[in-house]
Amino acid sequence: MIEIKDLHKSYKMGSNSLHVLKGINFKVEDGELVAIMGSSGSGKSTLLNILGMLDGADSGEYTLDEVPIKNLSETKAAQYRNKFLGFVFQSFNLINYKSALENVALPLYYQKVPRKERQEKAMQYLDKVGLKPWAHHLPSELSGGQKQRVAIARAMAAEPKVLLADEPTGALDSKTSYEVMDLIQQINDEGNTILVVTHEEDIAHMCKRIVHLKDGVIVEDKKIEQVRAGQYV
Ligand SMILES: Nc1ncnc2c1ncn2[C@@H]1O[C@H](COP(=O)(O)OP(=O)(O)OP(=O)(O)O)[C@@H](O)[C@H]1O
Repeated sequence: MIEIKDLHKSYKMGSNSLHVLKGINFKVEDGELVAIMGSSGSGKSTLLNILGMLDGADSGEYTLDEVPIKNLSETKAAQYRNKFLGFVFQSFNLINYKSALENVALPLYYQKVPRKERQEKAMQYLDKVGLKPWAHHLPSELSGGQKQRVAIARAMAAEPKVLLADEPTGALDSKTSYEVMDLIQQINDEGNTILVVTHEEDIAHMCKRIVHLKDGVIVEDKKIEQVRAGQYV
């Protein structure tokens, strides 16, 4: 599904350059639930933004569903991103003056799904995240956990092949964080491929694989069983 080879990324700041990703290699198969961990500044969001085609790498290869990304024109890349990738952010990124239902229906509007169908589909996805009774409420009337559920329903309504979540629990208390991760696990159990950026160990432990970034390189990449076994040796 995802393959990256020798990925490099630097940010230019005046005459200086900050080398953030220093040769990243990894593969994600269909149906995986992967945590990308690392301390602040290790390059997690930079990597996720490149995987999400929101930013480009300086060098290296990125292949998504067997298509090499760097060969795509800008228009094709945008179409490809909308078709294959769903995003969830720490700050929810909901539209404040639109109801929960309208927020979830928005990607379907961009996909030119007819109005009635998109309302029905949005309602189905809200129901799936347990928020049908809140469909006509504004984001300001929802709790943080509920907002993140709406954001997840919105991302899933477009039926992406891969869901990319950047610190999805970063703005939530522990109990709500676990509930949101339960939902992410449930979506993964249905066959969706999900990558979660987090700096929280307990959140990473709710994924099936943990990739550890440090100073722009992968220092550890283990299945959760290996991580757990390692804790007891
Ligand atoms: N657009 C940018 N321009 C310049 N420097 C940037 C830019 N984006 C990120 N950086 C720098 O690149 C480094 C890696 O940032 P990144 O956001 O990828 O790290 P992170 O691991 O996600 O950190 P955090 O957990 O704090 O979000 C940091 O030193 C950051 O200041």
